[in-house]
Amino acid sequence: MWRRRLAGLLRLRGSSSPGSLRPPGGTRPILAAAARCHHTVPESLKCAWQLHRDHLELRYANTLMRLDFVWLRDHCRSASCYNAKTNQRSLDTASVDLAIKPKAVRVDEATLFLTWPDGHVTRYGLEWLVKNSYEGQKQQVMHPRILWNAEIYRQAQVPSVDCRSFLETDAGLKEFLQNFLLYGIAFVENVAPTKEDTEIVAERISLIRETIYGRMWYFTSDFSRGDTAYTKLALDRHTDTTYFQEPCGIQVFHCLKHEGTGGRTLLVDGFYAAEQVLQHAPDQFELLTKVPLKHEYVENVGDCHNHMIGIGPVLNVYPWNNELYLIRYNNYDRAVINTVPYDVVHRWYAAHRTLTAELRRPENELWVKLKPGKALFIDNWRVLHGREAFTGYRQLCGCYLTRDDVLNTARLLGLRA
Ligand SMILES: C[N+](C)(C)CCCC[C@H](N)C(=O)O
Ligand SMILES: O=C(O)CCC(=O)C(=O)O
Ligand SMILES: [Fe+2]
Repeated sequence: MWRRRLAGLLRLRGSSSPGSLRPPGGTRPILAAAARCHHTVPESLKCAWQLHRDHLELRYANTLMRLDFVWLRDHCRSASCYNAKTNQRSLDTASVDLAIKPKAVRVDEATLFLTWPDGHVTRYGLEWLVKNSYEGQKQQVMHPRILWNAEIYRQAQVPSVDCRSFLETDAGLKEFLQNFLLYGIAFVENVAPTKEDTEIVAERISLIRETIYGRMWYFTSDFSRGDTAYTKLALDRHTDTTYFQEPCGIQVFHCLKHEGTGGRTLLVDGFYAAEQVLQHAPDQFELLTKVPLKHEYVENVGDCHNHMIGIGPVLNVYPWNNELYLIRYNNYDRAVINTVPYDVVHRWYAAHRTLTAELRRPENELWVKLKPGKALFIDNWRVLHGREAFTGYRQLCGCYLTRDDVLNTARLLGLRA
């Protein structure tokens, strides 16, 4: 296979234009190491390259990369093109000739050297290219996660983090964030049951996202707002603020008081359910990623007048690796569907039904009773929440957090987020 590849490369190279495009050393550089029988470089760390009419083909560390010439010029890390102090590009990309082509190419064990027509030299570490090329990215997940049903989550015995260690130590914070990133939910224990203490806990990992519900919200079943959340009724699984163009990233819940029965919280890993759809009905999964929908919040109660509209598909994936990053699922707040024709609508309803069936499997439901002192953080882009109907007086406080800032905190602690 490798040999055939080599033959192919040589043939291609033979037909590429002469002279300056040929790297110094004549016919040698295609597969410097492999051409010899004995070598010390492991097979996977040999580098082979070929200059094509419109791109550079490079094989290194089991990755075959196709690199566009403008891309190669644009990402130059030389001092005149890139400011390493600010990690910002200084090169004006618009000044690069779209037909640019390197006039010389050379590779040593660890580095690719490109000389451009104006004499400028660009160097790339081969490892850097593997990590940063499209082909390298494609092999990686952006966000490592453990998808769960109730059994998997219980078996994992994910510990709650104690409030003091969470607030006062990096280790406590890191442990909490690691759990949160992997499972999409995490608990902090022994929080004083007040709104103020909940706010301090929330601010440890992010910025509070102020919304139409306020900064820190605090609610009982008084219907002070025009939404079912402010009643004693059961709420089926859903994600919140689907009617924002960017739904809130994280939801914090802290139950400050409950004198009565019921009111347990339901948690369902939306990505686990979506993954089942992908496995068993890939066409339906795809439809759920493609059909744009509106969600809407219309409120006219007391002094509260709001009209929010958010647009996007139920399942949102990165197009280059099909990895899920956001589920919008709220059957209460889903608006009139007027973004697709009737036949697509019908197939969409079928796909939505398949997803709903997965989300409703009893084995996927994690039920918890929130108690004063135990703050729950939910990844609102992944994990759905719901609530059992309740009786008596119940007070819940919490807030939404900006997602970017949670991930920022996690990355600063060395986590992959
Ligand atoms: C009470 N709290 C502010 C947390 C939520 C209110 C939002 C409820 C809305 N139906 C939604 O799902 O977005
Ligand atoms: O009352 C609850 O436990 C949660 C209600 C809810 O879904 C929400 O506030 O977003
Ligand atoms: Fe909710």
